[in-house]
Amino acid sequence: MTQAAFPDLRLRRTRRTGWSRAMVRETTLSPSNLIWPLFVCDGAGAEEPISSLPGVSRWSVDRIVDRARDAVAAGIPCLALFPYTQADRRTEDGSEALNPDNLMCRATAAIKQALGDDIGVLTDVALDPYTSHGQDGLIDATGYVLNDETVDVLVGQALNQARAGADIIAPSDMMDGRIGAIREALEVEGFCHVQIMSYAAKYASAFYGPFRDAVGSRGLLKGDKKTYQMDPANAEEALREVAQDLAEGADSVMVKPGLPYLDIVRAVKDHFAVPVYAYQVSGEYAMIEAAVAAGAGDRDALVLETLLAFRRAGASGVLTYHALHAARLLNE
Ligand SMILES: NCC(=O)CCC(=O)O
Ligand SMILES: [Mg+2]
Repeated sequence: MTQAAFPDLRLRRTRRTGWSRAMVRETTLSPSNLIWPLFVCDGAGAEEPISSLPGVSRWSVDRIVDRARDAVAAGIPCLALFPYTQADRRTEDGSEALNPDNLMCRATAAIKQALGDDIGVLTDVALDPYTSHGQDGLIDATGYVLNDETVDVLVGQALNQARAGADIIAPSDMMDGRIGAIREALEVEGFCHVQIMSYAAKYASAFYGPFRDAVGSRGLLKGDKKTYQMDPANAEEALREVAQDLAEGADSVMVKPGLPYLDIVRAVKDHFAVPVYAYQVSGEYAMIEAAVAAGAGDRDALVLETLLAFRRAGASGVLTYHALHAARLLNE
């Protein structure tokens, strides 16, 4: 295509007024594009602020339901739940993940009982919130995370969550073959309507620090997660990860972290044409809040611009700790 040249071509013409900018806008952002991650803790009437995530708290099960009501009122379609497991319930094998009465199951059931299909509940499948060593799976004597043995436990964890009423199972562990194993078990156990959103391209990132505070695994984790999470240097490998999870029965896939990996979001969208989600992770949230605290930027503008960028890159939606704030801004 040939286009006109200056002065016939003046690209500023359509930018001159608000109504005109609205007419040529290519990307939209609405509350329905947001998924709100929430942290659950023990107790009643409890709110525990997380210092490395200013503005984010853990909530006890009774108060999580109020947060879910806030989300519904703001037009957010889905919550993502993560538990803060007390140290005395953490074990080498993470067996609390299989307890039908654990925090995740109680929170899921409470939200579903109160709000039914007014909101979706997405549950995290991985063992890091339950293990005494903070790794996402079972480890051998050298500390190496075992794949197939871990997958067996993840299947039990996913079924445990489905029985509690989870709408979307979201495996974040990066074991090979877990999507197929979970999908098969869900079918066999009568959960054919339960979706799987796979953390398909999850990178071994330095941006997860505050999340580990939030679920209580920061001090426990020795070493890193580089033997199962992806190398930040790799993009082609992300496409292989996504292809595998789609072939095994994932309904949607996720790229994580978010902003530094928008090239991966775009590549996945272009190659597979499936719903792609991005996780604007805890370190990204903390960076925005630190910028605001330092007087280096305006929170509302930073939040909306970053979320719009995910949509421009091809994301169907974004998991973000700013979800409620952003949804309220978008509703104004
Ligand atoms: N499985 C969920 C996460 O690891 C979240 C990471 C973050 O928000 O930093
Ligand atoms: Mg994989």
